[in-house]
Amino acid sequence: MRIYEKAPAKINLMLDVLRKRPDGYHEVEMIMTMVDLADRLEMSELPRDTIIISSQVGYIPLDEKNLAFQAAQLIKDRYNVNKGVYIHLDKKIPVAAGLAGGSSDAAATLRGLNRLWKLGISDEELRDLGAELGSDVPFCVTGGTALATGRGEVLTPLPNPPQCWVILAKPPINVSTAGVYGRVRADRIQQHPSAKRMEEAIRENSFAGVCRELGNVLEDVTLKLHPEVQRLKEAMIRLGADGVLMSGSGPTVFGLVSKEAKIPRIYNGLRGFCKEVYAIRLLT
Ligand SMILES: C[C@@](CO)(OP(=O)(O)O)[C@H](O)COP(=O)(O)OP(=O)(O)OC[C@H]1O[C@@H](n2ccc(N)nc2=O)[C@H](O)[C@@H]1O
Ligand SMILES: Nc1ncnc2c1ncn2[C@@H]1O[C@H](COP(=O)(O)OP(=O)(O)O)[C@@H](O)[C@H]1O
Repeated sequence: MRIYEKAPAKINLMLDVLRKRPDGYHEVEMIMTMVDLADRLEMSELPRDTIIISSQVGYIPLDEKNLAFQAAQLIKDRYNVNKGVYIHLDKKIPVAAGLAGGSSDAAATLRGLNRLWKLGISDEELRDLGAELGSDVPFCVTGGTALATGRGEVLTPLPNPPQCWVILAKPPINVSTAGVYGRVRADRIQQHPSAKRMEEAIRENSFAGVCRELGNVLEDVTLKLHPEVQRLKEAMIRLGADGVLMSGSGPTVFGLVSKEAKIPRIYNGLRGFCKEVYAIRLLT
């Protein structure tokens, strides 16, 4: 049997860091939503009890460092599955970009293997398994739009934001999530974005409100380390995006745009100095 799963990318509409926890993680408040840019996973049974990962790209690990491998191993161990699986990752989401590509692959693997091996695991259990793999994995298990608290694994579903265009631009630099969190001084954050006001804007279906309430305290760290991310933000604003923010720990910058007619100018303008640019829709 062969099954397929889509693993979409996420963006953070707001991200606040409240404090550092004794376990080394940070207590956060984030509102996340999915965008229509996805990896595609193909999973099929193997005659031997082993996990094999392949991908069309050469720049991700294919061994036990791959989050899809870890997800398959976890589900096999926890549910005593003595079967093998071959997982092909058709990567479309830029890697180490702040778009949760690896987390979404892990979540898609959990969903897919639950189906392939007919394990009957509930969504809640899948999210709990996901939390063992990474803070963003539980959100990626169910997707949609959600308020994420705790270290990101405590989820409250929200309605989807008003539909719009999303321009993603990923500069060619590597940002480490742990490195960015490690530089945050929660007690020194000047301006905290408001989860409450972003939630209100979403519930009112107000595109202007969503753009107004965009905010990410991790920008302070990543923009200082990589001034080109700041320049990318400025270019996107200048080219006419309605709201602009860095996603997660970066370095991807996203722009929300309501009018389709604006897209070619923004897309072409950014392509002038950034190779990886995508014009997509929210996944609503
Ligand atoms: C910043 C965010 C925003 O959505 O996404 P990305 O930029 O990675 O996409 C997430 O909080 C990233 O989640 P994820 O990438 O799953 O992180 P994890 O693997 O759990 O943790 C990686 C490292 O980041 C730090 N970390 C992560 C989450 C958190 N709430 N506090 C932390 O301090 C820890 O140092 C941890 O060792
Ligand atoms: N399935 C996967 N897809 C992409 N990257 C992966 C995967 N599994 C492990 N990784 C590793 O995870 C790291 C973070 O990748 P990714 O999840 O794309 O970033 P982010 O958390 O910033 O969105 C990369 O350094 C990559 O080598």
